[in-house]
Amino acid sequence: MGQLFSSSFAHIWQAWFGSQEYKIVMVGLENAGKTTILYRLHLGELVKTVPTIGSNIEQVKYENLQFEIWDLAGQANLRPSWASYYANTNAVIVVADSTDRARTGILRQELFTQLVHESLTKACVLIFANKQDLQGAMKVSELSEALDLVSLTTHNWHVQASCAITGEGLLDGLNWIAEELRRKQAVPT
Ligand SMILES: Nc1nc2c(ncn2[C@@H]2O[C@H](COP(=O)(O)OP(=O)(O)OP(=O)(O)O)[C@@H](O)[C@H]2O)c(=O)[nH]1
Ligand SMILES: [Mg+2]
Repeated sequence: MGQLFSSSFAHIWQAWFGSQEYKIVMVGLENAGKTTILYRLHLGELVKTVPTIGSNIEQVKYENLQFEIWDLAGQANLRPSWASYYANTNAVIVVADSTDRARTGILRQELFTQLVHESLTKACVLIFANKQDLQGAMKVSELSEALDLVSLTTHNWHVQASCAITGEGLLDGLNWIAEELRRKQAVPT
């Protein structure tokens, strides 16, 4: 009875105050804009970044959801460490530099390799087609094709155009993740 009461109370508390936290890992090749996105979302402003070594972690509140976002290092020699961050991940954000056509093959390979990790099997996948402000940036359709996303049938995914410099598209991306979490786990609105 006591346990039933406390679990009901926890549910009501969560419904009212949205205290539950969700873990997001953010990956992608170096220079894609991951750290810029993290601090745009966390601080609401543009920060000057240096290449990440290891990780940055910040809290981001979106509506009644609390996200813990892990921004991982994209350089090739640091990518093998990504898997050590995957435990209990609810959503993956993949950041693509939409001007970097030459390396979409590498990004596709990384994406498909990472998603077979057992800790990511239930995660939804948001892909930011970042740097849309730059001339010649691939649009969502071109990037989706280059990444062969039609073959990605194991996860729910969505591609969102973004510009981390202005913040455009970032909240739309978080909104998609929030909707996915609510749909899957009946998170209260
Ligand atoms: N024009 C433009 N530049 C961007 C955008 N997003 C990030 N940048 C720039 O791209 C460069 C790299 O950004 P970072 O956020 O450090 O990239 P990262 O993905 O964290 O790179 P690693 O830490 O090495 O994995 C910086 O000079 C950013 O200002 C964008 O949407 N448009
Ligand atoms: Mg970084």
